[in-house]
Amino acid sequence: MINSIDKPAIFISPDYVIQAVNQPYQDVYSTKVDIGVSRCHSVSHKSAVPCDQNGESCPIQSCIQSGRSASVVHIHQMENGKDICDIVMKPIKDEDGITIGFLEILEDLKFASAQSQKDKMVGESEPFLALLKKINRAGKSEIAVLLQGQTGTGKELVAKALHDVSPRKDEPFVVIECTGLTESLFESELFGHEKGSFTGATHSKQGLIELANGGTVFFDEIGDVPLNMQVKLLRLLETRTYRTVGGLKQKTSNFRFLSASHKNLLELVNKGEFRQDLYYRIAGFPIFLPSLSERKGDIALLTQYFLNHSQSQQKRFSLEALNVLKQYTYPGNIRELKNLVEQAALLADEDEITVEDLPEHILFNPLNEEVSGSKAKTLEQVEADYLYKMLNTQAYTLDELAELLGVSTRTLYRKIEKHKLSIDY
Ligand SMILES: Nc1ncnc2c1ncn2[C@@H]1O[C@H](COP(=O)(O)OP(=O)(O)OP(=O)(O)O)[C@@H](O)[C@H]1O
Repeated sequence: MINSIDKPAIFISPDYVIQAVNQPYQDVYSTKVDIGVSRCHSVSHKSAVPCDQNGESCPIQSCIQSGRSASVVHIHQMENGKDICDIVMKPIKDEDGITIGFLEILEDLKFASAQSQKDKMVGESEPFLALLKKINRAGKSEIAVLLQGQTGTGKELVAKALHDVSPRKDEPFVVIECTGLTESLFESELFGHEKGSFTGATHSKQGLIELANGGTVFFDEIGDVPLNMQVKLLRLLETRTYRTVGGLKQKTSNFRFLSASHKNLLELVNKGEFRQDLYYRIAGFPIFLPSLSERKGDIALLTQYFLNHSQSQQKRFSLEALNVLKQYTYPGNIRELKNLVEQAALLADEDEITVEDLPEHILFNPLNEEVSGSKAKTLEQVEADYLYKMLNTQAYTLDELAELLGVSTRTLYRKIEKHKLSIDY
C-alpha cells in the first residue's frame, strides 16, 4: 500500500519505529532507513528523542490524544539540507478499532526554506510555519484568498506562493495595484479598451483580466478600490465576464482571484466604505500575515538571507549588531529589515558589520524603553511615539524617513495623519 503513495511516506509503530517506507521517502533523506530499527525522529530530525521531547509538537501524540488524523509543519533534515514539510499523520486501526500504527505522508514545501535559499520565503518561527500550512492548503484549491497584514509583511510574496503551489502555476500571475486607480483607468486597465473609445485611445489594448486567462489575478490593496468600482468588480467575480471599454462583445476570462489589504476590511465594511457582498466574495479564505515583531525568531535567518543575496555577500553582522536588529520593532516589517541590512552592509568598511554601521534611529527604540519600564503600551502607541521622535529629529526628509522605515511616503503620511502628528518641515 505504501508504494502506491506518490509523496514520501512511512508507516510507524506506536514506539516511533519505521515499519515500512516508500521510495520517494528514501530519496529525500540522507539517513538510510533500516526497517524495524530506525525511528522517525532520528531520520527526519537527526534527533535521538521524539519531537515532543525536543520542544516541537509530535503529530503521533496528537493522533493518540484525539484518535484522529493530525497535521503539522516541521523543519526536516533532508538530503539537500533543512527543508520545510507539511506532514499529515493518520492513525491505522485493526478490525477491533485498536490503533496499530501511523501513516506519515510528507510534502516538501518547495516555495519556502528554513535556510537562506534564493527566491524562497525564508523563516523558521512557529507563526511562519503556521502561515506556510495555510498557503499550501489554500493554494491548491480555487478558493478566493484575502491576505491581510501590515505593510512589508510579505503579502505579495505569499500571493505568488499561492499561485506557485496551484495547478495554475505555469499560467500567468497578474498583479493589479488598486491604489490610486480612477474609475476610467480601472476599467481600461482591467478590461482593456477598443481603439477610439476615448480621447487618446489610438490603439486597442488588452486588459489585465484577459492577460490573466488560465492563471491568477492578485488585487493588491483591494481596500483602496472606490465604492462605485466595487460593484463592477463584484460582477466580474460573480460571472467571470466583462466588456472592454468601447466594446460591445462580452468576454470571459478564467482566472483565480487573490487579494490583499493592509487595512482591516471588516472595519471598512462596518464603516460603509467596503461592500459587504464583495467582502464575502473575496474573503473565502482570509489569511492574516504576522508582523515581524510576532516572528522575531526569523530575524537572524532573514538578515543572513538578505546579506547573502546582496552585493555584500561576504559580510557578517557582529553579535552585538544582530542583537540590536532583534530588539528593534519594525513598522515597515520585512521590507524595513531588508533595507536596514543592505544599508548597514554598504556602510561597513570591514567584513564585520558593527553597531556603528546601523542607523541611529534603530538604536533608540521606544519599545525597548517600554519593555524595561513598568507600564506596557499598545503597538499603536509605540508607533505614534516612535514616529513623533523620528519626526522631531528632523534628520530626514519625509521621503528618506519613509524609505528608512520601509514604507511608502503615502503610507507615512497616512500614519502621521492617523496619529495626528504635526510635520514641521
Ligand atoms: N519570508 C520571507 N523571506 C524572504 N523575503 C521576504 C519574506 N517575506 C517578505 N520578504 C521580502 O520583503 C519585502 C516585502 O514583501 P512584500 O512586498 O511581499 O510585502 P507586502 O506585505 O506586499 O508589502 P505592501 O503592503 O507594502 O505592499 C520583499 O522584498 C519580499 O521579497
